Amino acid sequence: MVSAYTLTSLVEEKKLQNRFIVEEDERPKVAYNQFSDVIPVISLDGIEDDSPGGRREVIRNQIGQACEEWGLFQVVDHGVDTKLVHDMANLAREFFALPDEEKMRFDMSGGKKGGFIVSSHIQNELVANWREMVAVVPYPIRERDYTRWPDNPKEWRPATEIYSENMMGLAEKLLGLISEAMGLKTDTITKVCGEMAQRMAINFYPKCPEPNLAIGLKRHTDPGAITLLLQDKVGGLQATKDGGENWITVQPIEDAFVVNLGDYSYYLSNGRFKNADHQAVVNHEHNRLSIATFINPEQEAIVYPLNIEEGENAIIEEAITFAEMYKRNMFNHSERSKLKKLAKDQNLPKEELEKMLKNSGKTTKSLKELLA
Ligand SMILES: O=C(O)CCC(=O)C(=O)O
Ligand SMILES: [Fe+2]
Repeated sequence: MVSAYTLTSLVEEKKLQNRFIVEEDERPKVAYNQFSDVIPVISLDGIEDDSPGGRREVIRNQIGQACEEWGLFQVVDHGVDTKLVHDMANLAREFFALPDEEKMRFDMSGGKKGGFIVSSHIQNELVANWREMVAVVPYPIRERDYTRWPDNPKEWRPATEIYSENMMGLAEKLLGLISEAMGLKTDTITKVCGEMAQRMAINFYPKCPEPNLAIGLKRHTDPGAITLLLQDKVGGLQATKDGGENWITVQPIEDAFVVNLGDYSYYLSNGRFKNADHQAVVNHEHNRLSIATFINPEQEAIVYPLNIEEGENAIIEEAITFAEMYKRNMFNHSERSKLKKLAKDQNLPKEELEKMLKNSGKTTKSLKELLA
């Protein structure tokens, strides 16, 4: 029987359902397994010792450069126990292999915080992502809510808790390095973040009948400070640094974490460090698992450049809170998709649409106002 709820049950179908067919310009341009090695792989071995060629060299020449060019790098020798990482991934796979009814016990649709969902937590999206996911919010600890945090397989929840704690530790190390790469003190970024928050998206992308028409997770930037992404060896994470014209597929490296800079870090660095522009594509041969751990500042943290070089202007007009930044970005994203759909329905010339898209990114004006 075909279920209406999960993707796993659609895998056997020959044709992709309409709700997953993305606009032509959003379809994959590069294969999921055509790997590129342009994203630097950085070893954290010995990074805590301040030997002359050591920490400073890595920060300036490797981390700083990667952040300026892509907002993206991979780390190895990061000190996180590989057994823990493997257990975490295997337990996640076991969860996604459960029957629909069992996964749906944790259903988070309807705007709930945390749980299982197909596509994304964003409501009223125009096209669905070819993805199942479980979202959990491990930090702040006092806000932990276990209502829809899966307890099947039963070892998964405790494993996630330990994994999450390890991610917090690694994030702190990395934020120290990134802070220094910005020319600041080691603890400046963690200090301005306030009480650190963490959200985890455990993403499962089943084999897709027509992967060239679909997207696993559409193009976006992550909102927070950094994301630590664990991916299996299948491949599918792609990045662009020219607004989606050209894409590269990140080479999967066993036991490495992909480190993504988010919007918050982009603003803190006054745009010197990029917020990685990325997406996930799917394929017909393999299921794929990725675990994204988002490290976010507290809701009230201030979004504003930490230092502005002489002769430069701040890339953000006024200091706002992280909560406000998130709200504005979400608003812009959804307005932009609506605008694109409208342009298509009304056969608007491409140049006209581009002009409108450009403007829509700069304001929080609604679609109606823009069109008026
Ligand atoms: O699955 C991936 O490779 C990317 C996941 C991602 O970007 C996210 O969850 O924000
Ligand atoms: Fe992401």
